[in-house]
Amino acid sequence: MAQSTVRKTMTFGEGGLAFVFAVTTLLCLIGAAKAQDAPFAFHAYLSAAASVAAVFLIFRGYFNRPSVLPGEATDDGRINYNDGPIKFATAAAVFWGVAGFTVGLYVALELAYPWLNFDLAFLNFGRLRPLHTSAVIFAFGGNVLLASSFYVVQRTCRTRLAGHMAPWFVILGYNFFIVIAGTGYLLGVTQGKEYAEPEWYADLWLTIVWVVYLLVYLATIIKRKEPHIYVANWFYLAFIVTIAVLHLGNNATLPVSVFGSKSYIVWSGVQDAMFQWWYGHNAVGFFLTAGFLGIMYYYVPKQAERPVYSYRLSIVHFWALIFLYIWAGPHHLHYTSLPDWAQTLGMTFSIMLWMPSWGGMINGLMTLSGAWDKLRTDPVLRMMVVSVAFYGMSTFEGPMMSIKAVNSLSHYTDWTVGHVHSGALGWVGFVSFGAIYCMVPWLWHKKQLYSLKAVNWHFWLATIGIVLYVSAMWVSGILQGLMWRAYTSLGFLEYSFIETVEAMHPFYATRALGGALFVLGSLIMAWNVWMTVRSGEPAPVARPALQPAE
Ligand code: HEM
Ligand code: HEM
Ligand SMILES: [Cu+2]
Repeated sequence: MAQSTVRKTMTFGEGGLAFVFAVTTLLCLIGAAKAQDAPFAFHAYLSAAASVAAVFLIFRGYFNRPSVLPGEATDDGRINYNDGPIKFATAAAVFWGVAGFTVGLYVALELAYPWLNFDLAFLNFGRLRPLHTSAVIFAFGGNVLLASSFYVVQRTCRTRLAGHMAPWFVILGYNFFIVIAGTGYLLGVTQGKEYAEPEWYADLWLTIVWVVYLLVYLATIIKRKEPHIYVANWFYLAFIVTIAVLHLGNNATLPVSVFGSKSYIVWSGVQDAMFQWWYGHNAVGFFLTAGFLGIMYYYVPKQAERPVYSYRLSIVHFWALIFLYIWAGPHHLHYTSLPDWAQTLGMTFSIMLWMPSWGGMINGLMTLSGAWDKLRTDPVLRMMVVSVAFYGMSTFEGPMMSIKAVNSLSHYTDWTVGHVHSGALGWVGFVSFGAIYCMVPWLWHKKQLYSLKAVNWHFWLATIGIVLYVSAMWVSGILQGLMWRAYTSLGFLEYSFIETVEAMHPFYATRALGGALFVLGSLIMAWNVWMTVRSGEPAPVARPALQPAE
């Protein structure tokens, strides 16, 4: 039957998902009624409210959309990229970034001035610290990765993101996970595993979201119009797949009650420790490294308008990196009850890891060959290049710290914290800022950022902040390590523990100052992004395509 106009009907996905969320609302209300503890009840109510909101959003989306779902091409024949979810994740990244850095500053101040916990449970260092680490890694870093991966996969595959509602489900579902995790920490809900603190119900929800993320990503790659799968997608895929495996392995818990927040891990003793650091180390390798290398491989060549320095190197260091990272976890467990051979294995693989890491750094830096002059004029590019330099530095420091003799000094000290933040602030932070500064004008169709001068300010404030932070921790860490192992001539420990804590004070104050500069820089970024979206000059329609690899 030929029809000139298509009747508007709900898709199976829209109807089905609305139904699922309606049922979820009911289940959450039952959960709230039968809750064994107050935080569980709170999270159940929150989930019920979110489910109602989801049903509402699905219906609103249905009523507002045209009867035909958005297709592969726009009316004027260009690719109809799906940028809505990306815009949301980009804005969320800026928001969570500022929030997470501010909490970091607060915990830094608490270490220098302990009275700042005001004797309030939710302001306690023990609760705010995981709030900080999760906010910066998973909320800030995670949203940058979601936004950039969805941006990059569409552009490099020359096709629209797969799925009608699935990309929105991934972005909103992920951010809801963050809210559950963060509020849980403040209320004292934690399974006590570093970087995997959220309890079993948050973990289950994240699993569903993550599987959908993988499916959207794969389906987009499968329907690509470009024969070649650009290297950035390989890194993003390694990130998505490995995080899924890590998450399942390290969160194999049994809840005490399905109506309570507490659970216990099925692993025990040193096996649990090994699982934890297999997870923890590879969270660094695949969340904080592989995903952000995906960013580097798209945004650096794009902003420098140069092809990747060596495409062959990118493939070689990709496979070497993912193969070596997986084995290096035991360097977090030196001199523990973990068998000695496993510790040595972890150390050996960590040292080998230096090479593929520097392969990535060389490829990132050398992509600028022939365009070095742009560093003078383009502060966004400068930010990304400095991030790659920090990546090189922390991946030299890491292998060095994994050597058992070095680790016997550095372990448990602030040296580790310094290493973490040269990677986290310098590499993850700066490459993320670079990606955000690139993407905001592209997504909102603006000619350029509102203020390059502000980017310059952000760059310098944050750089000075990092230098203060990291150098304070180096001095403090080595001092701490040496004080702990100093003996008197009679064989007694030279210093009591409290004396070592007192010695840290000036360095903790310096670190907090560095952190404050970093926060200030991120506020400037938030303002600049806001002004760009609100008032920037619109861009001309066409943009130059990415140059093919050599
Ligand atoms: C204003 C910026 C920041 C400040 C002031 C700050 C401060 C801190 C402080 C005080 C700690 C606790 C250290 C301890 O327990 O002794 C910490 C831990 C940590 N932070 Fe940050 N941070 C900042 C930004 C970031 C960013 C951007 C990331 C990641 C992308 C990050 C990742 C971490 C991690 C992974 C830890 C745990 C370190 C460990 O266990 O060794 N931080 N931070
Ligand atoms: C070749 C690369 C790397 C190697 C071999 C390496 C090695 C190490 C070693 C040996 C430790 C100290 C373990 C301990 O004594 O407890 C450590 C801690 C850490 N590193 Fe790295 N690192 C590398 C790169 C990075 C990068 C690029 C980042 C961040 C983006 C990073 C983030 C961390 C974190 C968060 C910790 C602290 C874990 C904790 O105790 O909470 N690492 N790393
Ligand atoms: Cu590690």
